[in-house]
Amino acid sequence: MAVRGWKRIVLKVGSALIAPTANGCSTRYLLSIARFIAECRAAGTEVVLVSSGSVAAGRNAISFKQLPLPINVKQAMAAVGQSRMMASWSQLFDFDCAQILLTHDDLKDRRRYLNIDNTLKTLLANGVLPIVNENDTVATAELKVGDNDNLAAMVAIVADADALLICSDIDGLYTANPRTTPTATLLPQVSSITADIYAMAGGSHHAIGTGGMITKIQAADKATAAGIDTLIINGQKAATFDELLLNRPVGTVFLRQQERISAKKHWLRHNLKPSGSIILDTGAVQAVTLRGASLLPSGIHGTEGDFEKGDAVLLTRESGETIAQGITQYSAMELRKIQGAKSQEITARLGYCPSEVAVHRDDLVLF
Ligand SMILES: Nc1ncnc2c1ncn2[C@@H]1O[C@H](COP(=O)(O)OP(=O)(O)O)[C@@H](O)[C@H]1O
Ligand SMILES: N[C@@H](CCC(=O)OP(=O)(O)O)C(=O)O
Repeated sequence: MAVRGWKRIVLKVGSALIAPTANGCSTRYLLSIARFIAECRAAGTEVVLVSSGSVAAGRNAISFKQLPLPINVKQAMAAVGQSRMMASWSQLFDFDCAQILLTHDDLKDRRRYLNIDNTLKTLLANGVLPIVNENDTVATAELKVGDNDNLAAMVAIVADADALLICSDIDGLYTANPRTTPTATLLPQVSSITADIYAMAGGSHHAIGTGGMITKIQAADKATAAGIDTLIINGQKAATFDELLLNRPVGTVFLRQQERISAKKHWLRHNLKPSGSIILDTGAVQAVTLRGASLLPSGIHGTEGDFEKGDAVLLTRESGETIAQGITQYSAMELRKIQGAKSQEITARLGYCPSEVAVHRDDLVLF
C-alpha cells in the first residue's frame, strides 16, 4: 500500500545533506534517504527528487576562497558539482535516474511547463527517478527561481504530487530559529500560513544553504494552496524516514488548504514574475474581485513599470494593495493612452483595438 496514502511525492534534499562539508559529495545522509525512496517506490508511491548541492559539491574543484562567491564562480562550481551530485545519487539505486535542469523561465512559459509535465510523467511511468535541480550554470539572477524550496513547490504542482517533503538539517519549523533562540519549540502542525508563521522564520546558519526557513515557508505556502500537504523534516536522521514509513507524526506538517484552484490559475499565481502594475479605480476593483469580471481599460487609473503585451502584471488598488495578478493584453505605454477609455474609444485613441479587455478574467488570479 502507498506510503501514507500518497500516490506521488516530491522529495527535496538540501545542500547540507548532499555535501555537508562543501568538499565534494558525501553519502553520509543520502543512504537513508535513498532507502526511503526505494521503499516508497516499492510500496507504489512515485517519487520525484529535487536535489540541491551542485554548488557545494563542486566547490573544492574551483580555487576561489573569497566570500560571497561571484556568480561566475558559483556557475563553474555548479557545472562540476551537478555531475558529481547525479553520480552520488545514481550509485545508490538499482534503477535509472534522469537529470532535469530547470530555470524560472521554463516554468513560466506555458508550452515549456507542459513539456516538463509530460516528461516527468513519462519518466515516472517508466520507473525512472527524475532528479531536478535549478540550471545554475546558465541561469542569471533574473532567470532563476533562486532556491530549491520554491523550485520543489513548483515541481510538486506541475507533477500533481500529493505531498512535498522538504528534507533539511533541522527537525522542522520552530517558533524561532533554534540556533539563535534555544528556548524555541517545534511546531508539529501548521494549518494556516499566516504572517505570524512567516515571522518565525530566520535565514540559514551556514554558507551552503540558500534561504533558511523563509524559502521553506514560501514553498509550503505555494504547495498547500495547490492542495499539496507539505512536510519539513530532518533528513540527517535515519529515524525520520522510519517514522514516515510507519505513518507516525514527524517534523512539521503544513496542511493543504481545502480549496483547489485550476492548474492554469496556479501557474498564473506562482510561476510568473510581474513586470509592473496596473492601478484600478474603485469600480474596477469591485468588478474584478466581486463579480469575477475582466479588467477593462475604462477601470484603469494608472500603471507602474514598463511592461509589454503578454507580460505578468499585478493589479492593485489606488492605495497600492495588490488584489490580483494576470497577463496584460496591452503594454504599459498603450495602457497609458487608453486608461479610462470606453471600449468604443480604444481605436480612436490607439489607432487599433486588438482587445476590449486589458486583462481577461481567465488570465487573472485573485490574491
Ligand atoms: N524558525 C526556524 N525553525 C527552524 N530552523 C530555522 C528557523 N529559522 C531559521 N532556521 C534555519 O534554517 C536552517 C535550514 O535552512 P537551510 O540552511 O537553507 O537548509 P537547506 O540546505 O536544507 O535548505 C536551519 O538549520 C536553521 O538554522
Ligand atoms: N541549485 C543550488 C541549490 C540552491 C538551494 O536552494 O540550496 P538549498 O538551500 O541547500 O536547498 C545548487 O544545486 O547548489
